[in-house]
Amino acid sequence: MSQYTVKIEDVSFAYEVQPVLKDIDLKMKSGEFLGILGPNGSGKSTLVKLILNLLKPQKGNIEVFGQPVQSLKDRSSIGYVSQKANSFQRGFPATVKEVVASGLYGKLGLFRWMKKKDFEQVDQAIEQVGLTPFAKSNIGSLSGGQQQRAFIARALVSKPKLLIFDEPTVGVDTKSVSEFYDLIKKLHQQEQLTLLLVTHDIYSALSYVDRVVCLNKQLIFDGDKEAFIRQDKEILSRVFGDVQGTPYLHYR
Ligand SMILES: Nc1ncnc2c1ncn2[C@@H]1O[C@H](COP(=O)(O)OP(=O)(O)OP(=O)(O)O)[C@@H](O)[C@H]1O
Repeated sequence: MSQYTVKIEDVSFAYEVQPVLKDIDLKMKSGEFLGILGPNGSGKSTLVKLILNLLKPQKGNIEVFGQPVQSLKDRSSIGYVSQKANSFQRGFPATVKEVVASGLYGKLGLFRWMKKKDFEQVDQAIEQVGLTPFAKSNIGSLSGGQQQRAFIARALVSKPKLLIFDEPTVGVDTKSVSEFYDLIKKLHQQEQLTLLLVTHDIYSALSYVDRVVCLNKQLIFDGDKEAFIRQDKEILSRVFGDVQGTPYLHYR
């Protein structure tokens, strides 16, 4: 068994002609919490899609849990929470429980196929994110932060070993941002999950992550958070261009 949960070697990817990712090497050890930072269009979501095997690189190899990602049999070992996990319209016809259960079957409305063990897993995932009192509530009636928790439960229900978040704090109020990170910290400790978090807002994440990777089509920085903090201004100016006046330094 590989010591790496994710191993990306010499990966390049282009949707059309221009490369979106170039010569990426990135390894994540089991249990690590990695934050990936980069500006709009820097290839962060593309990298996540490559790890999820939703896209195929033109060059290089990707392994997840020691297997080539394209031959990974048990996709349920990767949990994914997308950017839009907190924007359900009021009246969307599904309860929290149904949304979470869809993490087991990939579809809504399959309650009738569920076994006792599946119902228990759904209840447990809802409990883990603190939404038990809202299990039967309509997802659209919840706040953005609560909806996000429901989607974290949906990602957790299949008991993944790797959990990936793509911009989880976009459009979420400040209180919910800190609640989100507290929840993630708890899950990281309790479930020994390997966590990959894509974010614009590295300073909200810094006290939680172990390691920071900065991306702008190529890897600009990869190091532990202490190394990032020691040279953050230089790194950010390399990643974002001139950072004076950007929001990224205001969190300090
Ligand atoms: N399906 C697609 N077809 C063509 N180009 C795409 C496609 N998806 C993304 N791109 C382009 O690839 C580049 C990288 O996009 P990607 O979404 O990976 O960046 P990102 O760092 O996640 O950005 P953001 O922070 O805005 O989500 C961008 O220039 C984007 O316009």
